[in-house]
Amino acid sequence: MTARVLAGPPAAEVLLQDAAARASRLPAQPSLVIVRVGDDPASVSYVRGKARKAGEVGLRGTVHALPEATSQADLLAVIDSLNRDDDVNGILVQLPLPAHIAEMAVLHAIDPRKDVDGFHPLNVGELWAARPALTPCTPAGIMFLLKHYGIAVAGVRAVIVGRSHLVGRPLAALLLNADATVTVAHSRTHGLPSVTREADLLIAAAGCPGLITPEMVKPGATVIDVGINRVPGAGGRSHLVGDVHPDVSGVAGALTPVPGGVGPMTVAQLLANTVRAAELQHHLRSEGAGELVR
Ligand SMILES: NC(=O)C1=CN([C@@H]2O[C@H](COP(=O)(O)OP(=O)(O)OC[C@H]3O[C@@H](n4cnc5c(N)ncnc54)[C@H](OP(=O)(O)O)[C@@H]3O)[C@@H](O)[C@H]2O)C=CC1
Ligand SMILES: Nc1nc(=O)c2c([nH]1)NC[C@@H]1CN(c3ccc(C(=O)N[C@@H](CCC(=O)O)C(=O)O)cc3)C=[N+]21
Repeated sequence: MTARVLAGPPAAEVLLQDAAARASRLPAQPSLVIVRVGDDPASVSYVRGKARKAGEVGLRGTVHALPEATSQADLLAVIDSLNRDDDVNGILVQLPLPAHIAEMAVLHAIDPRKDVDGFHPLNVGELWAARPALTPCTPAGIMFLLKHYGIAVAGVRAVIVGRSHLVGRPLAALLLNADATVTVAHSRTHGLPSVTREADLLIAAAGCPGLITPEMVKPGATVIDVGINRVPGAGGRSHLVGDVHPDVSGVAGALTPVPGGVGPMTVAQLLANTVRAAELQHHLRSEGAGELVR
């Protein structure tokens, strides 16, 4: 058996077209500002990709690049001015931040109505309470991908490997809200293979190349590979691999590729979240955590 390939781009396209149509109905062009601190090459490349995609679907995407040595106070001042700027609908601070900046202090400073990453505690709390909120892009993008390919979530056993604030935790909330039976595994989990083998829906978000091997997968399961790992390849060139070993395609029923799987969904969802944030700010939509503040 060879697993069905769940390609990201066709599903992302549906999400992007919907975002573009909604953007065109707004009184002003939705605007996203991505704040980047330092020059980590992966961050530079992701941020550029996100801003370019924004332009393609009729959003204004701006990159606010700050030097590595920027102080926490200066970064907070930038966020404060973006919070106050009515022309800015969405704010994303690219992670990771340099070690001298407290990530939580920064994420808490973003106006929850502009928090297109869904990392502010207000949005996190609303998500876990199963109320409308701005929702982290990778998990929300995965839910859209599953829906697009007609993969059932209600009632199934879902196992997530990884418990980060970026991916594992919010995905657990979304799957639970969609009536899956959810297990979250991590680096301290005893007997990981016996846990993952229970999964009808297995999500690998650990950042470990090839972690998920065929004997860890229930035959016919859907496997979502979130991992983006740059590894050295032949001829001194590096390439991207996921957390799922390629041989898993012989056991799984369906599998997302890397690249071209979850990554494009993340970018599309970011733009959809920006349009949603703009709708909230223009009072065209009443539901969403942002309505609870101020
Ligand atoms: N495709 C996309 O759009 C995106 C891809 N990514 C990629 O997804 C991966 C995960 O990202 P992120 O969540 O930010 O990573 P983090 O490093 O923040 O979290 C990794 C999680 O995986 C767990 N883990 C690590 N090693 C193992 C192991 N051997 N067995 C079981 N669990 C393990 C960790 O456990 P513990 O908590 O115990 O340390 C932790 O909970 C990365 O490769 C990242 O590049 C991230 C965001 C978006
Ligand atoms: N505040 C914040 N929000 C994030 O959502 C966030 C972040 N910080 N920091 C880093 C991670 C990582 N991330 C990715 C997004 C898109 C691709 C993506 O488009 N990947 C392409 C390949 C890109 C390439 O070739 O390099 C693909 O998988 O096909 C990957 C990774 C978002 N993250």
